Amino acid sequence: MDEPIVAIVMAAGIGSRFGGPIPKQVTELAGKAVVAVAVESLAAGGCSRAVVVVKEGMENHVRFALAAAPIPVHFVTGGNSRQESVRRGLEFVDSHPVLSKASKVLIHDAVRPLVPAYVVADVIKALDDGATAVAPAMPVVDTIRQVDGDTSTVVDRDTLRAIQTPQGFDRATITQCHRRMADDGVKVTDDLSCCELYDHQITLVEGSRAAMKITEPIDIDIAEVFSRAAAGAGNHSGKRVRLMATKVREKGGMFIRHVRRAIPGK
Ligand SMILES: Nc1ccn([C@@H]2O[C@H](COP(=O)(O)OP(=O)(O)OP(=O)(O)O)[C@@H](O)[C@H]2O)c(=O)n1
Ligand SMILES: C[C@](O)(CO)[C@H](O)COP(=O)(O)O
Repeated sequence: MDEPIVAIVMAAGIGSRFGGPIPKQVTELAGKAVVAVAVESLAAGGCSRAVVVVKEGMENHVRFALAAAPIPVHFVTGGNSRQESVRRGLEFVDSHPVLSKASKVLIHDAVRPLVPAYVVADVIKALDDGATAVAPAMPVVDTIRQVDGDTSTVVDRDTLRAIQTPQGFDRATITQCHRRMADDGVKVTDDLSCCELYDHQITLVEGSRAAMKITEPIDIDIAEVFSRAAAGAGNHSGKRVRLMATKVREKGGMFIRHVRRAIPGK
């Protein structure tokens, strides 16, 4: 039997920046719970098992939301930080008779539900090609300044990337690094940094704006727009949505040129 490709789906947060009565990971998006959309996206990109790390007391809610998941789902109770939740997910995989056969593991924020399948597949392919630690990355489109008290300095944004998930790893490596971080009392905000901390090489692949993180209330409305755009393109890896956007831009450019030609003196 082929080894499983395991996705650890981080869904144990409290969503303090999102607020509201319903935790953002089970808020409705395109008629489903956010976490259910995330698991579907991971499955579409090649993951064959999911380990969903849930907030204590929320397992039944999340289990119900994932009743129709396209791949087998396991549940683990998370911790007080994303890092602790990830470590618990990794330890669950490491002790599981089937999941522990996986050499690769992806770690994904449940609140990045619309990550295109091609991004997930690119992370997996980078691992197949020998990478140890992989993350999707996006160019920065705003001017960025580094703040120091009352002063600030502009930073060359061409050297910056916004890092997304799913992040992919050699499973033994990331498990060992998380154990070391827990022993060393070190804190990081993502898992790529965890591997980098212990001198493992990291690899970046192209991300997608559709892989945005639902953090504040407005983000669920933005995610709905991405969801409608993807649905409009039919079944796809997500590349077609990007291609369509390019063609629309090109056509739009041609359209504007036609209009200009039609206006005398333009
Ligand atoms: N103890 C935690 C904290 C966060 N997460 C998960 O990590 C992902 C990214 O974290 P974030 O967007 O910060 O979610 P929250 O921590 O819930 O949000 P906030 O910081 O606004 O409270 C989310 O899917 C969240 O559910 C987790 O599994 N366990
Ligand atoms: C893991 C992550 O999504 C990569 O960009 C990000 O670090 C999560 O940060 P959060 O504050 O836990 O949402």
